[in-house]
Amino acid sequence: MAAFDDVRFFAIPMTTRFRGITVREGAVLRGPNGWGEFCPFDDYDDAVAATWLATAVEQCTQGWPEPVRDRIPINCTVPVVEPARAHEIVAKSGCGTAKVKVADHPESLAEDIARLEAVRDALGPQGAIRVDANAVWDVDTAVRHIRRLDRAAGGLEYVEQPCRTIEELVAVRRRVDVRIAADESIRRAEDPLSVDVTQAADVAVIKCTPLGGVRRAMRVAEAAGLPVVVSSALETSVGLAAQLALAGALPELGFACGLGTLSLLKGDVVRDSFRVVDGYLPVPAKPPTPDPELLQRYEMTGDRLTWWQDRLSRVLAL
Ligand SMILES: O=C(O)CCC(=O)C1=CC=C[C@@H](O)[C@@H]1C(=O)O
Ligand SMILES: [Mg+2]
Repeated sequence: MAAFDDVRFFAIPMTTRFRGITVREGAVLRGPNGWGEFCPFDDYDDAVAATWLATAVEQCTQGWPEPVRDRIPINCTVPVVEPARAHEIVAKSGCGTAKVKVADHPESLAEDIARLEAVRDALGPQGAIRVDANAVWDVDTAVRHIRRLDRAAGGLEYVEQPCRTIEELVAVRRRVDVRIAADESIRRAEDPLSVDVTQAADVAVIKCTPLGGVRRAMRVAEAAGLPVVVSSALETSVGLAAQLALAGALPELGFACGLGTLSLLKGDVVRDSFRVVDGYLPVPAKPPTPDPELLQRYEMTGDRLTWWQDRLSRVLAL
């Protein structure tokens, strides 16, 4: 890996299954500006992974734009878990906003309702609750479920990506009172800089890790023309630093951001992790440095290591 001063691959077990994975894998790369993170999910091809690498390269060679705020309000993230566990996650988080995963399987409505009732109970009447369906509903199912979930939650702040296509989001948005947020519609668009989500959504979910860096993510946010929520891609603290830099540099930030996801990992590669305190995370001035002992503890081995080394070599060669 001649392009970097150092490359270390990690495999960190997760506390809960999330996005279908139980171990978070990736690499941290050292350059002249410090460390960056390369952690595209397994199902992404090399062309998609190349944008993830661009984020790491920006971070470890160039650094980020100047921030305009020094701390970021954070939502706690509630995976698909039992109501009692959801209650515990929210109560312990210290966050005033909760993002709840729903629609995990076709018959999920009753479970989703119970999870949201528990979250509202833990959060109190003032807190904001948003849900993420990860694009699985058709329009009619979305409309029906959103109305039920809105009631169960005692009001939803927004619904993230209820359906897959922009056209479906437009149709759902016309039929419900709850705000719609676009996530996959932007990040997985052929060209995130030119996709028009203004009729499809009220909020843009922006993640710099899959979008090619903080600068490019700021351009995507501007092009979206909507209020922005910065959300994680399940990075270690090294990669989360870039997401916090993005949230710190955006001209406007009206919503809590989904960057409290270290709670989903059983460990980290740095000692001083980005753990949420009183509902906030700080905006870092520079990337954190991995701890040698933690890099060793979570070091990737065997076939997975070969797979990741090959992947990084291929993506670097693109
Ligand atoms: O926004 C959050 O609170 C947590 C981040 C989060 O939900 C996600 C992280 C990584 C992969 C995605 O499937 C998922 C999302 O859809 O937003
Ligand atoms: Mg999402």
